[in-house]
Amino acid sequence: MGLTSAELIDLVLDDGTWTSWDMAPSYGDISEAYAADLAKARERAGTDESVVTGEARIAGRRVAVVLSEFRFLAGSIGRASAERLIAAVERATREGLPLLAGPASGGTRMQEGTPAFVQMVRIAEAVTRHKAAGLPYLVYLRHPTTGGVMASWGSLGHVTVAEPEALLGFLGPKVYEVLNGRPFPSGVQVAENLFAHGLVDGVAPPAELAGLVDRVLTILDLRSNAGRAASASERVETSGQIDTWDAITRSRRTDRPGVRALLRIAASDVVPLNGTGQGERDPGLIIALARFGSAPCLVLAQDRREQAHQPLGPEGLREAQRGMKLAAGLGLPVVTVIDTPGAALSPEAENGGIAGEIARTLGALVNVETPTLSLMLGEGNGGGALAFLPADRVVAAQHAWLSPLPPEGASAIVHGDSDHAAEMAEAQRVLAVDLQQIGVVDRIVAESPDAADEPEEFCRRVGSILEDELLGLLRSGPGEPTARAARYTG
Ligand SMILES: CC(C)(COP(=O)(O)OP(=O)(O)OC[C@H]1O[C@@H](n2cnc3c(N)ncnc32)[C@H](O)[C@@H]1OP(=O)(O)O)[C@@H](O)C(=O)NCCC(=O)NCCSC(=O)CC(=O)O
Repeated sequence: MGLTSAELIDLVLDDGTWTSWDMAPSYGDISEAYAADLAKARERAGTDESVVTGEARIAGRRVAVVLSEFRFLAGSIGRASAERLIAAVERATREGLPLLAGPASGGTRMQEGTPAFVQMVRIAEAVTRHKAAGLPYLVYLRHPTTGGVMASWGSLGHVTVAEPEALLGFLGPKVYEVLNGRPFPSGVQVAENLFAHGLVDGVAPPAELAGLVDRVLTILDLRSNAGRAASASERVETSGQIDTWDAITRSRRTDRPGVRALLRIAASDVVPLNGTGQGERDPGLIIALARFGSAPCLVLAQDRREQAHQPLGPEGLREAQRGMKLAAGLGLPVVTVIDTPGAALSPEAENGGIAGEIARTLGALVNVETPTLSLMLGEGNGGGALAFLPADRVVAAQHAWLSPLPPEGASAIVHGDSDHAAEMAEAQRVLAVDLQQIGVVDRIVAESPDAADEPEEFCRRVGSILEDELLGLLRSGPGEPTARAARYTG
């Protein structure tokens, strides 16, 4: 069994800051047997119900907290604990507090049955309303979390992290075995498997929670930084005339810095997220909360390194759509990073709806109600690249480019061979500087002479421009979808 609610409070929250919000539970007319169960549970758990709520500080910051106490009837939710939970969520919303949840539960309380079961509706509604107010809801799934708790407040987090090796699932394995006459397959309802399926953002022991919550909330606090002066960005002029094929060749260098290098070198902090939250993840897509200096954002980036093994698939595009919803919900600017040899061309990708996901991602990005910035970092082939482009501000590396398909493919269409790729690319005006001339790109980041030859300096230059642009975007707020689209006129 994992930590008790009291142990978790001691471990995670600032010393001496815990204040309970709990009122004595009331049960109305209940059976003697249930009353005896409750008395035994109180004695065993040392709490008066299966849910403990209150407020505290984490790294000095005021937060609301709702926790299960598994030792109290397996953390099961009856009407009194549901009432307590809902009251705490509503108070957190009213007081504008970030809400941290730490469930561990066997789900609906069997002693109460359906009247308790239907409380899931009110719980889900209260949590959804908290989130709709733009207030963070961060979930730590503790061992074990099952049933109607997993299917309500356990699965609604903006960010969700799980306890290592925790049993996490819908129907409890004991129940499954009795109902089906065979055990549930092992290795499925376990934290690490949920991570592998993009259902949780991370797996971390309780000792790391305070630091993690502080980092997430620090990024979110910076949303109000719009008034700050932007940092001075380094001025390096782009070097003269740029040859199209030379730029394309440079953009394909295997040692060219991609988003990983950018985040490592230029970001002040990065909190990686994971997956769609709906059973998929794509290693070619990096989704993370980050800050560049004093500018916060949610990064949705095509990772050139992973795409070398596995092209960006429909999963990655769905992950990007989750990221945009998350960013809009939290009022965080989105930074997309375009760096792709092209989206997956395979039977699996077709069956997964790759073309439809490109359309939906494109539509989501142009419509998302939060400031957006796209960064063309290297190659930009086809619809998979375009889906990450339409933003309030578009920044491009000097040798970045965007093309309807690989220049070799364009040559194949027109000439029946790939020999005319260079000439096709030039004629198709794929370069960042060409796109700047027609108003598709706003700002070029110089490479001197090539990002791969000066990765540290280049990444710092990009980072400082991102900070500058993001602070500007926080001041101006999100653009209108029509304005975002209008720059492609003509
Ligand atoms: C959560 C568990 C994996 C934990 O397993 P463990 O081996 O650690 O513990 P355990 O099974 O001995 O449980 C500890 C004690 O809590 C009791 N207990 C467990 N779940 C309970 C529940 N939901 N209501 C009331 N009591 C419950 C057990 O009977 C046991 O009592 P004692 O100590 O007296 O022996 C398991 O208890 C389990 O599978 N529970 C059922 C999960 C589930 O399928 N819930 C769906 C409910 S319907 C629902 O929630 C709605 C929905 O699904 O949408």
